[in-house]
Amino acid sequence: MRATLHTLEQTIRQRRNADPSASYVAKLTTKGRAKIAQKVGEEAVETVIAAMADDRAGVIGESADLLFHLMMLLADLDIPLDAVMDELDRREGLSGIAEKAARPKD
Ligand SMILES: N=c1c2ncn([C@@H]3O[C@H](COP(=O)(O)OP(=O)(O)OP(=O)(O)O)[C@@H](O)[C@H]3O)c2ncn1[C@@H]1O[C@H](COP(=O)(O)O)[C@@H](O)[C@H]1O
Repeated sequence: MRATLHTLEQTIRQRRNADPSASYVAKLTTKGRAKIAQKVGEEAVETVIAAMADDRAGVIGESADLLFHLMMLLADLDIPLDAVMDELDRREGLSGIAEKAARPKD
């Protein structure tokens, strides 16, 4: 998962300055951050609609669209994917800390 997303991150960063007539990444980038953010919102809503219809194939396709457009938004903000991954790792480290603290000591 992390390797796939890192490859996609590199591809997106390389394609941002490509010819917009030949590249979706370049075309959307030229439309600006507000348009990229709007696409993230649209894909999120489409994912929710597919989920509520119990459309598993739809959820998979829309989730891929959502992750891709979120990666485009991160690239536009120059936020590395690793910043998000590190935050998830930090939260994983935190999980269960309160529960462990509440347990009686042996
Ligand atoms: N993963 C994706 C990817 N996922 C979705 N999309 C595009 O995202 C768009 C979303 O579809 P929609 O129907 O919501 O939107 P649309 O009607 O095309 O666009 P709007 O004008 O309505 O916003 C489609 O055009 C898809 O082709 C993607 N386009 C590119 N990639 C990756 O980006 C790489 C570089 O792509 P290019 O920049 O096109 O070379 C590719 O090799 C892929 O790995």
